[in-house]
Amino acid sequence: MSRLTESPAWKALAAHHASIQGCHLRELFATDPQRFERFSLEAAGLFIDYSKNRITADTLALLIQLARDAELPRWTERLLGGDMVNHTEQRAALHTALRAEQSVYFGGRDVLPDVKRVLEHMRRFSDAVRSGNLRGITGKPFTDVVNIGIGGSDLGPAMVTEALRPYGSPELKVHFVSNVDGSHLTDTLSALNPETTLFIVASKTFTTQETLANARSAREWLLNGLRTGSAVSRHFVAVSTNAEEVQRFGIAPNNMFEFWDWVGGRYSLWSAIGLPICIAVGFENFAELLAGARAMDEHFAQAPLEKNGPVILGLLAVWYANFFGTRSHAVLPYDQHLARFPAYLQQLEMESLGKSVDRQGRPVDYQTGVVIWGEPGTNGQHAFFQLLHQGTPLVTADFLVGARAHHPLAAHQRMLVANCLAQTEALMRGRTEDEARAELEARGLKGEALERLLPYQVFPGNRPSTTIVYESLTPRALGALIALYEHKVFVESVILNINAFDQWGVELGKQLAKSLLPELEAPPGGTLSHDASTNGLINYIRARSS
Ligand SMILES: O=P(O)(O)OC[C@H]1O[C@H](O)[C@H](O)[C@@H](O)[C@@H]1O
Repeated sequence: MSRLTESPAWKALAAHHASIQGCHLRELFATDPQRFERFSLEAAGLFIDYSKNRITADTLALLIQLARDAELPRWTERLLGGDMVNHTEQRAALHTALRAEQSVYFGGRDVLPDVKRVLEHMRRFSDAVRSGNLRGITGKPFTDVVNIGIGGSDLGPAMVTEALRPYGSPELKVHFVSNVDGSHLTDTLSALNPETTLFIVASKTFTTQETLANARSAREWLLNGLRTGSAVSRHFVAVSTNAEEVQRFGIAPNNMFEFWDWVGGRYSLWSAIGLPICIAVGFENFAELLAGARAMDEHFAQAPLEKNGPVILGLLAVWYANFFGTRSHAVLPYDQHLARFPAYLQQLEMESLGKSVDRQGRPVDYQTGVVIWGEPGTNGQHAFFQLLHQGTPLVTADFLVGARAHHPLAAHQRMLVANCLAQTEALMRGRTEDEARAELEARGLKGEALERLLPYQVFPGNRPSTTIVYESLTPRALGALIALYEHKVFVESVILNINAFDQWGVELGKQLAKSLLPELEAPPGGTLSHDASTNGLINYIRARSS
């Protein structure tokens, strides 16, 4: 048994769970008229209603005790203070310094001047691209920007650029190419003109196979189109921590935007990795995004645990995965502009919490990260909500919705909000047999016909959800929303005693892909070094690939 599962707070939670397991959310609402006020909070301009969760005041008190036992406040100070919280890579995780206004020290050195210097570089560059002052080699202003990157060097900026589309300009389109599948690059470039296209090669390490392959092919496309070697220096910039590799690729140091080892890939959209965001929506809006995240950082650092958004969301995640046995969590933005938010959160949460060894190197005896998935509402309602309402697994869900939209179709926004709230209510209340019977009777059914249909019309309800409301999806609200989830993940990692900032699990597949590539390229007939299945597949594909 681990210290966590042996702890009095954990055991008390297990006993408490047994005592409230049979309790329905309907009853909890019926017996406590203050439930909504008690279990909702405001955090950096976001409103979080977590009253439709299977908790009581006792649950919360026990979960808070768990957080105190794990010394969450001390860990938060360590995180924000630049301590080496990523112990397996000997690194800090200082993404909060990227949006800070006050000095942050790392290794005895204030990192703020470096952060501000790069932000200034981003401001100057993005202003010049947007105004048309910076032009391609033939003198034409840029009309298209292609960000080439993958994982954290793609998902964050791609998600934010889409989320802030109303702040973009139609004259300048920003595209994202991540997949090594050549169709991603080919399809993107097919409509573009090399004279007016700017490439950003974004890679923290600048050694990622997919990104370098795409960058090389993009360079070839540019050179074929413009027929002058010097075009690369006018049409390519890089964002990386690895100046040497950037130069080796042929991008000059003055075309490189720097960031640092203490920024994790999946936490990097606030750094120069955010350059495509600056170009798409302007530096002022990027600064607003940072300000929203900073407000959430302050909330996280200062709000009491009981009223702390990231703490509450993190504790709920631990509660469900460990005591209710949930294995997946749906993120359901009722906001088309947040279509990529679930994909972004998949990396943030699943790379951070997909661990089964604790900080001391021992296997864990509890659940860590769950599967994160989701699609925008209302589309999801017509696809997978059936399982949420009547399926066998218990799936928890976050519903995200804005009070106001950017578009002028106010009636649509009301319909969207009505659907969002109706779903959370339906999940919570369900429909009892009596209610279902009454409804069928009202539809004119009776006797055997009614009885036959009845079991299918019953909804168990008691399915938990949290609703997060923002006034409208401004850069500031979005910054706060992203930082809310960043800190939620950190809270979980502290309770679960795992490192949220490494990702060794990604390595094995990468290594094997490198060793497999020459075998795929070799002529058929040579010996293969893998298991029978992999060898068989290589042979099958090799025989059909040319
Ligand atoms: O930015 P790069 O160094 O190219 O890395 C891109 C991605 O590579 C790996 O797959 C890591 O697991 C991710 O965390 C990272 O975001």
